[in-house]
Amino acid sequence: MTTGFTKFNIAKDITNAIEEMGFEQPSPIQEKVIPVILEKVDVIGQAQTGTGKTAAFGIPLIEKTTPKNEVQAIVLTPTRELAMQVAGEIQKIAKHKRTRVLPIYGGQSIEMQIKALKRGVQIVIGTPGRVLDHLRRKTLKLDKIHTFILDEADEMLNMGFISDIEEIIGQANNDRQTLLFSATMPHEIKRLARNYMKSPRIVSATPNKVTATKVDQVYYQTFDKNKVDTLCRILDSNEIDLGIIFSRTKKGVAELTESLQARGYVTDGLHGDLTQMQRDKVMNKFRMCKIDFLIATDVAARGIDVENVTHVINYDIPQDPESYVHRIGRTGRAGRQGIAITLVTPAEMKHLRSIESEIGMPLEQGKVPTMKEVVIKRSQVWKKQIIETINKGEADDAFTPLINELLENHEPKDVLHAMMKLAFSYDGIEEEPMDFGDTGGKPGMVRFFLNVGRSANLQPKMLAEEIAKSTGISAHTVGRIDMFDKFTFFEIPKEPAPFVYESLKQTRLNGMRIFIQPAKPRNS
Ligand SMILES: Nc1ncnc2c1ncn2[C@@H]1O[C@H](COP(=O)(O)OP(=O)(O)OP(=O)(O)O)[C@@H](O)[C@H]1O
Ligand SMILES: [Mg+2]
Repeated sequence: MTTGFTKFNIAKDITNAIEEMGFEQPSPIQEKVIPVILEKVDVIGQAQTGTGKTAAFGIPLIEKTTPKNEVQAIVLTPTRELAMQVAGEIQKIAKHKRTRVLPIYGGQSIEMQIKALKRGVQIVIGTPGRVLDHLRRKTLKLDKIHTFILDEADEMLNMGFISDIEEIIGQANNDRQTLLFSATMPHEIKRLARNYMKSPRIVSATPNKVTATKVDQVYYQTFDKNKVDTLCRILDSNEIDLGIIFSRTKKGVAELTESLQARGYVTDGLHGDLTQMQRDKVMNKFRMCKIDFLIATDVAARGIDVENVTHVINYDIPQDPESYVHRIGRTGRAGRQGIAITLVTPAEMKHLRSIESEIGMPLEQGKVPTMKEVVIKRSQVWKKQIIETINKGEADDAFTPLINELLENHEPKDVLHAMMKLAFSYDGIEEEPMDFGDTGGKPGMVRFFLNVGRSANLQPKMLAEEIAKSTGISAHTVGRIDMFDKFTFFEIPKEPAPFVYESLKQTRLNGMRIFIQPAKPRNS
């Protein structure tokens, strides 16, 4: 059997293994970079998330590795979970060559690792801290390696591992090949490349877009105080197989995990304050689909590859565009489709716009579903579950007296109605969107008063653009503007009005702190 990989002229043991992994054709980055790596030159490889960069360096790595019993290559990764995963993928490629691959990372018994290293391994995959620890103890030597690989190099720099990495590279022999891979390559990487690589070739398979091609990207406007509720509505109204929810801080992850668990979601949290055993347990549960959602800090943003992640949700907007690109890249991998959702508060709209401009495309705005919409969506799932339960015939005697009593005194339909209301905690009353009362606007519009006007060097068109910029709505959404010397009235449609109000309260216009309030009806 020939696969699309035989053309690389690599050992049959390897092409067989690749075939067993289910790869038929090389991905674009593999196509481009494998021949170059096989030429033994230094390479900076860049391609979108989920496009097979691991095998792109893993395949030539295994091809170059000999049966000699010494450490021949090292791969550094920013997180422990990624070290484990990359080791797993490389092990699969090496299956028929019997290359010994060992992940070494913090939080795991160092004695065990020392024993394994003594027994002899050919490829080490590790996190910088623990690798350095072994080098200092002289339980690991890198003076005979043919390849040095940095996966997610830019992230390791972000995490402040630069001096660790330099110390590790410093202990490697000079006549090695150095490879550097990531979906994002910010400028700082260049310094590292200049100092530690020999005229690296840049091989990029990134089309015009930085973000993964098959990920639909949507954002929802919300307020801080409504965030959990907004999230739950989104979770309930989307068909999510497996999702990752990102929060900014460890504390945020812990709190959100608790509040989602309390609401009945099957979920668990992953962050750096957990013990390694806890981290492994959570990751395993997630990989085996025993939880529906993984709630995580950016520790899960890079490289993690879990099949069937259909949704990534930024509960907290990521701090920078790179983090955004990598987080949402946990879905839409290996040619699959994915959805990325970002929650944005008024104060964060500007930040969202800057992410959009960095990734070179706007995000689509989603409408937070109403409770009624959520109930209608969920009721289909409920119907199925109820019928399944009826069919199983697992009636429990404990309920019988209550059921009899209720049915004797009430209509069955009323009883069911009441139970459904309770089950969904839905009483049919939607919380009203913020109501500004009569503000004297056109029907469907809210009129606002603003304490600046022409004397602040403003013009109506400019104001509309400023409003659009700081709130994220389109400038056309701004309705009638009546501008006077010292103040202005303008109208916004009812729906985005609360959001616009919350946003503008916190901005400045032409350097002036603004004061905004819903207007009074004209004739009062
Ligand atoms: N040629 C191929 N054919 C089919 N599947 C592949 C191929 N190459 C890699 N894969 C699979 O695609 C998935 C993503 O690969 P990988 O994790 O290497 O992506 P990546 O480019 O490193 O992404 P990230 O930037 O997020 O780290 C993995 O499950 C991998 O096994
Ligand atoms: Mg990767």
